Amino acid sequence: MTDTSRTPRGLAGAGTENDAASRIMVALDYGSASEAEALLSALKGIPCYMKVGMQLYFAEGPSFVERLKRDGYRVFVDLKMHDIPNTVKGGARSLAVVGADMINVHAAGGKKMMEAALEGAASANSAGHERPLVIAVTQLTSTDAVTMNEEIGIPGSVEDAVIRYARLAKEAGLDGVVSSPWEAAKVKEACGASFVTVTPGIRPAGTSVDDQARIMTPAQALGGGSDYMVIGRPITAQPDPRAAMAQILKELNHL
Ligand SMILES: O=c1ccn([C@@H]2O[C@H](COP(=O)(O)O)[C@@H](O)[C@H]2O)c(=O)[nH]1
Repeated sequence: MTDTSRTPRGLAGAGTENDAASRIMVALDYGSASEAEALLSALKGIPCYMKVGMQLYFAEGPSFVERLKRDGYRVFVDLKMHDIPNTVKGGARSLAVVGADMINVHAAGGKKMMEAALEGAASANSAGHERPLVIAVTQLTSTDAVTMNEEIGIPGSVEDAVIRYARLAKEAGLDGVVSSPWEAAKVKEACGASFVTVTPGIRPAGTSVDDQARIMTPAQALGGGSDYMVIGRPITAQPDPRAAMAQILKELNHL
């Protein structure tokens, strides 16, 4: 049975500027709290999700997540856990008690590992938090078909591999997946409308592709089934991050 309490929080469509902002997860890929603080000041008042990845978490630890929560942000702690089930369960528990709203694992770790992550995440309740959404990375958005087939050794199309992992994540009871925006609609088709789709690989027209391989513009992604768009450098590496965010919101509000 679908657990409707785990559907994306605050997803009301992109009718207002705040609705659109709530669909954006800003990737705080910085090496120190002070650099991240500068970005937070620039984006002050915009109700987006904040994403803390390996670089910032390894440098600053749980205290930066707690600091974001104190300011009222929803926080995705993107550590992409991939280990034996018992270790992932412990990792998920540690992130859940800090108050993360979303955490993730690699689907390649298998069903038992994903189930263990969910068990660990349930510890949030003992610390007075809601259980974080637990989602699985399918195929990294930096991976193209050649890399997947020839280096990683997975045959077939990237889309098929993503859908196979999405189905496995759903079977394990997870709340959704990370994929590129190209696969988001197919994930919804395969796993249901309430299965959360989080899509990095977002590039506004004319911005640098960097190391991403499977990209779409914010408007294409939102129109194509993405619940949440992860955006880093197209905002954080710009000379005026607030102006870059405003331009993205303007584009989304014309959908
Ligand atoms: O498949 C994935 C999974 C995670 N990411 C993360 O998203 C951001 C993207 O940053 P950009 O600067 O917009 O490229 C980054 O934190 C990645 O670790 C991803 O890109 N792809």
